[in-house]
Amino acid sequence: MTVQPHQTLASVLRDVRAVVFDTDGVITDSARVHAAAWKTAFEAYLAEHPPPAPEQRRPFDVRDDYLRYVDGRSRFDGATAFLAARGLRLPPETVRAVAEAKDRLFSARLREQGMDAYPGTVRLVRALRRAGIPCAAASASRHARELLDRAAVLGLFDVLVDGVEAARLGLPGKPRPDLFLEAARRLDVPACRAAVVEDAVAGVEAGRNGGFALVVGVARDPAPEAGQRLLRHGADIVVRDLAELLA
Ligand SMILES: O=P(O)(O)OC[C@H]1O[C@@H](O)[C@H](O)[C@@H](O)[C@@H]1O
Repeated sequence: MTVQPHQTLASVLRDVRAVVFDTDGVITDSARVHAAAWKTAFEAYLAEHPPPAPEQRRPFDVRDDYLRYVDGRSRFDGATAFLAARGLRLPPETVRAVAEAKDRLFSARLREQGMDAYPGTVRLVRALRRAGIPCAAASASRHARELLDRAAVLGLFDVLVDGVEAARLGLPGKPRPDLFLEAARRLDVPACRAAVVEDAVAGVEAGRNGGFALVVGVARDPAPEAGQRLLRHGADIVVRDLAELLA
């Protein structure tokens, strides 16, 4: 029997006409690079301007603090959310300076280390394309195009809506759904016929808020709580790796 290309997709994707993928942590292995750069930048700020309570000076947790406050949000929004969580309501110039310090670190690490795409994601995107289902990459990051390019997967996506585009169009960040809705619009598929794939809490919330047909959460962290959190915030299903969506 000849296996038809569309048979390689799991049944959960059967009725979907387009898929919008978040970039950091879903397509490219860049979430940990962001998290490490944020850690250095936040901890440098906390060391230079120590707040009074020990709880406020706690080191940045690259898992918990990153997922809760920074992941999926724009550079400025993520910095604001983490600092506010430590009780620090700072002038925008100060938040921006911390965010810029993080960006310098991130850019340097990207140049030094390069970037890889997750093989499971690449397999799924190729299977979707063979089945005639267009794919978009969406990201709050202004570096998304460079990340996809360095990982040699930019050409797999029909559309990219990144942080540069979001700023140009004045799109509000996740958990608002505008970034994903713009990607679906450019693919000419309504949200109710499209899927969103996300690893961030704010991202699955954005997928849910946008009325997407399916929100797939990606929890690479094996701790059950990581997957449960995505389900609580709007994911319909959670996988550890996107190759699980191949039959
Ligand atoms: O600073 P950039 O590259 O524009 O990225 C902004 C944010 O983009 C998101 O995709 C990442 O999850 C965050 O970690 C990051 O801070």
